Amino acid sequence: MIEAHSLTRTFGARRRPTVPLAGVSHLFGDGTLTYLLGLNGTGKSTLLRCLSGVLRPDSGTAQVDGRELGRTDAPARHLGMYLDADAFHPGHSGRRHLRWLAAQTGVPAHAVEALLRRTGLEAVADRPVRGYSLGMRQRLGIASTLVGNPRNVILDEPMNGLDVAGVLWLRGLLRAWADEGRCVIVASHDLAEVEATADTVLILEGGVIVARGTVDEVRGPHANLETAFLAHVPRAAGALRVRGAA
Ligand SMILES: Nc1ncnc2c1ncn2[C@@H]1O[C@H](COP(=O)(O)OP(=O)(O)OP(=O)(O)O)[C@@H](O)[C@H]1O
Repeated sequence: MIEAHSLTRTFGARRRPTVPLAGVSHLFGDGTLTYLLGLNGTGKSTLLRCLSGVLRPDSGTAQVDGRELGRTDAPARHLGMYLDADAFHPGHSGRRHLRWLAAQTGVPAHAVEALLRRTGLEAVADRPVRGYSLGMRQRLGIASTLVGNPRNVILDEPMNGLDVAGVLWLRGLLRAWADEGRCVIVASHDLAEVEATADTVLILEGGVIVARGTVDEVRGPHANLETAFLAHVPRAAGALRVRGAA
């Protein structure tokens, strides 16, 4: 369970700040696959980073399993996160990266072999990450979240770059995590994927959550999640008109 309470975060100059989070509160429940939607630059990554303890909010709190992550004795058992496809040492192999994480977490090195198998990275495990495709890096990032067998998982656009087999695999993995009782939070732009698989959907716009609920609740009277999104985020519909696409 992850709880955001009145999170605010501002970037930039005081006179003209960017305000991605202007008081965001939400309880991300156990056993729930929650997708976070919003236009580019809306604040999805900022929210995920605040929830993960990577970024300090200006005000408000984020608690994982009822406590600030930094105050838990074994953070990796509470939270697995994958926020950046470029967050690997380019000269390290996938196996070395995962073994390093395992050592940090007190997980035996042999567990890494199972993770490499589970994420389809065995064949490239000893190659430097600098030679990995985006999809391979995504798989390595997803493997990284699993090292501590955490109760909560946060992923920022993990489907980008995955091939068809990878998308199907990750879809099954996310579902399995939630069904096992984990709290799973994923930022995405893939509305069709979200519509087909989410338990809960949040739409972030203007620093706040403008829609939340099950797919049915967020879709409301609209034909699909795409038209619902355009209704919840008028700025998106306006941008379409400006570009002559609608
Ligand atoms: N470290 C930073 N310094 C300054 N501005 C930042 C920083 N991180 C994020 N921002 C700004 O905060 C806003 C929200 O960015 P964020 O990355 O959270 O958006 P996002 O919804 O994840 O976008 P995308 O869909 O493009 O990934 C943007 O205007 C971005 O430029």
